Amino acid sequence: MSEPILVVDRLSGRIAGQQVVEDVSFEVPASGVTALLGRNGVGKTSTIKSILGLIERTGEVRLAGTRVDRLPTHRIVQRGVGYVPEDREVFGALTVGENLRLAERDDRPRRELVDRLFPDLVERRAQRAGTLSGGQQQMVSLARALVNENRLLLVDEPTKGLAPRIVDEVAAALAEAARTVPILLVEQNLHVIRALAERVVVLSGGRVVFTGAASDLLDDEDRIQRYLGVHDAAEGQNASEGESR
Ligand SMILES: Nc1ncnc2c1ncn2[C@@H]1O[C@H](COP(=O)(O)OP(=O)(O)OP(=O)(O)O)[C@@H](O)[C@H]1O
Repeated sequence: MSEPILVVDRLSGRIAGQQVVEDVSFEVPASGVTALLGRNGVGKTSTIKSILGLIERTGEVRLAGTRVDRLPTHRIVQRGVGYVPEDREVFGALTVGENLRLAERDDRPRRELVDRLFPDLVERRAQRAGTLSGGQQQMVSLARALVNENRLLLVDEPTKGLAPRIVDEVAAALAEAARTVPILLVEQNLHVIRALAERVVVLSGGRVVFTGAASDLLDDEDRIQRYLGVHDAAEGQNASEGESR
């Protein structure tokens, strides 16, 4: 197997003096989707922010074999790490086209790929992003990351709060995107995890409690219940159900 694109080794992260990521170690293979899972509040977003240097962290992070844990965030991003944060931030007063152009990092934007993945956005180029539906805004947010050639994408809960049909559209776009770039995906929807992820990393209380093939988790009701807090692996069920935020 080829070298992992990302190696996280004994990573810890703190927010306002509180340890929210504790001694986390895992690898992200150089292709496909790796899902970062766990109940609400276990530290998934904080793990991604620690990788990016957005919060105070210790431990090692290697991107394609090179340590990046001492680098400031902008240098990690420049090395080809794309981030799609949880709240699908778009510039609401700007058009879809303007949002995309602002995201372009160099003179080789992958506009054809983005147009192919998100045909809906092609028709809406001149529409103000603030007037789009939640699903369309999520697509703008993903498109802003995909327009650049990245080595790794970190995507945080892209289907959260979306209608089932839109969830399927976003999942299909992610599956297509994963053919061009490896993705570390935080996701609560078991249906989406099943459809996309080859590998899973499960956190609990800021620590890794399970890593392995996605099927080793998803075919095991007991593990699903224990790690994600749901009784049934039925399609479309949300892994956060029953948990308080
Ligand atoms: N800005 C912050 N200030 C203080 N505590 C924070 C902050 N952000 C996160 N935390 C705490 O850090 C812990 C981990 O939060 P994090 O958002 O990383 O979890 P998560 O697994 O991504 O959760 P969710 O599924 O709800 O998005 C939680 O206890 C949370 O309350």
